[in-house]
Amino acid sequence: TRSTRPQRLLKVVQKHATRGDPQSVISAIDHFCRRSEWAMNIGDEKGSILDSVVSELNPEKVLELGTYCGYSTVRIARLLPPGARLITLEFNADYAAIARQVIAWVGLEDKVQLVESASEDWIPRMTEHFGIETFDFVFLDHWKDRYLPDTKLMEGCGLLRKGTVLLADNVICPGVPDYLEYVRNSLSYKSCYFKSHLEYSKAEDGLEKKSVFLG
Ligand SMILES: Cc1cc(C(=O)N2CCN(C)CC2)sc1-c1cc(O)c2nc[nH]c(=O)c2c1
Ligand SMILES: [Mg+2]
Repeated sequence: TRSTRPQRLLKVVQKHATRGDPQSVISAIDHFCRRSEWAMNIGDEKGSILDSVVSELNPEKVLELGTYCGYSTVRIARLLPPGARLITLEFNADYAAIARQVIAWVGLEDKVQLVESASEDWIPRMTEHFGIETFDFVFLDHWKDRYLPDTKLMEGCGLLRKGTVLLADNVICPGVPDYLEYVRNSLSYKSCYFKSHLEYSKAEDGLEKKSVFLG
């Protein structure tokens, strides 16, 4: 039967990227998605904004909601200091299987833990299972209808501290109006919008960054 898009992305990585070289994986995927087949990786333009947020923050404990094929997982993990940890949650078993192989290809397994689960099932288990009290950085890139409930769930589980930074992809396309309304109006968040474009496309999209105040 015909291969899936994630399988085709993995093949591109194994054919054109160098083992242990995260930048070559990023470049191989971006080249393929721009030239051959669109895929919902954050991409190079929004990815550079993600890089700058991570580099400035230098987080020790990172949570990524939505792994897909591991493109942003690799983008983030390659910038983390030694000893830092990235936990990434992926609901789709096919995506998770591909992402594990991409993460192994770049040799970032010691920094990254991928959990195949619905976000709402594992957010309440972070402390007892991973010993993580609070996260320094959360990247939301899973499903537009889960951004707001999962943010409230993280708050409720005490996983967000003063200064935790949340960065959300796709706030324009596909769009997360309820989430934007909540964080832009809530007194416990200071937020800013990074205008950009949908990956490998001319359509507008952007990232919303918020530093948690709590209050
Ligand atoms: C699947 C999809 C289709 C989009 C679109 O407008 N398209 C028109 C333009 N053509 C070119 C592409 C397709 S945007 C998008 C998308 C993009 C992300 O970054 C996502 N991130 C996380 N979770 C998602 O469900 C997610 C969906
Ligand atoms: Mg996205």
